[in-house]
Amino acid sequence: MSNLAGSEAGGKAEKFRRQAIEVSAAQASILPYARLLDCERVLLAEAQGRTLAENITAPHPYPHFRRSGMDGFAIISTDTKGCSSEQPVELEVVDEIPCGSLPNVKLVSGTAARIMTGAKVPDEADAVIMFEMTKEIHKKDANHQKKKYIEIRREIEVGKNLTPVGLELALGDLILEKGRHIGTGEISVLATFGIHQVPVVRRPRVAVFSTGSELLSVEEPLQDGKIRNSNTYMLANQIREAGGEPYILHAIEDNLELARSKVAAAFAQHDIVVTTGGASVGDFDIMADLVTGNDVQMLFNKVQMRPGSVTTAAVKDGKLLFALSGNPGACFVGFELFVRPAIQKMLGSSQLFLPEFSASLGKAYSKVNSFTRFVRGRLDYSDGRVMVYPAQLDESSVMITIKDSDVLIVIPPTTTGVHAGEMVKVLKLPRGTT
Ligand SMILES: Nc1nc2c(c(=O)[nH]1)N[C@H]1C(S)=C(S)[C@@H](COP(=O)(O)OP(=O)(O)OC[C@H]3O[C@@H](n4cnc5c(N)ncnc54)[C@H](O)[C@@H]3O)O[C@H]1N2
Ligand code: MOO
Ligand SMILES: [Mg+2]
Repeated sequence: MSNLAGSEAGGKAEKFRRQAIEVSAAQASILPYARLLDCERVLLAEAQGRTLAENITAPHPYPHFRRSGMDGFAIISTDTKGCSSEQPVELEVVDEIPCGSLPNVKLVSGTAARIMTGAKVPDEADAVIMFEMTKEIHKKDANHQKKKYIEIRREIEVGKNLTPVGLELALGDLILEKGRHIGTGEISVLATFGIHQVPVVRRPRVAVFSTGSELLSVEEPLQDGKIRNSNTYMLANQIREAGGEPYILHAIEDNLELARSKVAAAFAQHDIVVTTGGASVGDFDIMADLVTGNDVQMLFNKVQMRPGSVTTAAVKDGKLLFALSGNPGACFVGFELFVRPAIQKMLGSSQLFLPEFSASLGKAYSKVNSFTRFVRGRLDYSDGRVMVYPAQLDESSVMITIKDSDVLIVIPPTTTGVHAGEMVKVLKLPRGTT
């Protein structure tokens, strides 16, 4: 059997004639095929990390009753007008309102209700005075009945320690827009409004497999000339971080027909297929041929970037196929720049791309290149400003520094490199978010 079993007649020459397109053009070419998925309902406790499928409006004002902000006494503020240490005022305590209970007694001038933080304030009261600012007095009235009073020695203004209805939200206010990622604050809002079945977008099912005759499964002992398949697991994690549901398929050897049938089978059950390896121009790099088959429309097979210049994308049966580089660094970057936005778009997310900001370069970066570089970097916040340090090893083939990277530093094509202290654009990596 020929050593070149992976390539097809005429396919190899094609492989060398690649047109490198800009990153933004490559990203734009993908998005039309990333269509919004349908809505499903999940329990609130399982909504973390999902994307909202519907706008959520406030079904009631929040808070929906006037509540006390302190443990103290609900009073009618005019009763304290003109009072001072020399001229204290005494109010009779006529009610006791724990949290969760309603007032029992109608307050009139000269009376007060003992009230706890978070309890409903009687309608007649317009202020709460905290315990510490009062003195409790027990004495008998004219009928020799034991009575409780409080002594107040300063004026209390209207509204003191009282949270009005709707302070945070009015009835019908838009609270959470569809497309929003559900995190801690969103969960709190949903719980507050009793939304226990949360409308979320179905997660895209993303099949992932590696190609490469050198690959061992992670359980296998090492063999000379072979390596363990780390990319599949790295990608599965990236898929999860991006909001997709990864389906790990067995790696295959470098064989075009095998890869074709594997991709076809994967599309029968999944929304996206991601492969890694065989994306370049080597004798056994089969993906270039795979994406030029009859039933596949290639979107691009070279991008003006490093690492990941060989990143390839195609459409089959209306679904996206990403053939990422086998080199771990290029595979990682290829995912973040191209697969992530596709997943995010299918989720209806408002943030398709990695968030961007600027930071000062902590150390000169001297590599020059005609393509934009996406260099792994670590943020440093000491001295009160954000500095970013490029990883010591940032070659496409290097795996080890991925774990230490917070951002990708964007180094535009340059002939001089970038000096320390210059401001650079950085793309924030997810680092374990779900
Ligand atoms: N003559 C040329 N050679 C290369 C070019 C080129 O333009 N002309 N491009 C280089 C660039 S850039 C990259 S990036 C790599 C891309 O390689 P492939 O996508 O074809 O990937 P492989 O050849 O299959 O493997 C490359 C490298 O990665 C290791 N690998 C593969 N799969 C995995 C995996 N699942 N887990 C961990 N590591 C994996 C593999 O063993 C190789 O070491 O091509 C350059 N060459
Ligand atoms: O695709 Mo390669 O990673 O540019 O080095
Ligand atoms: Mg190769």
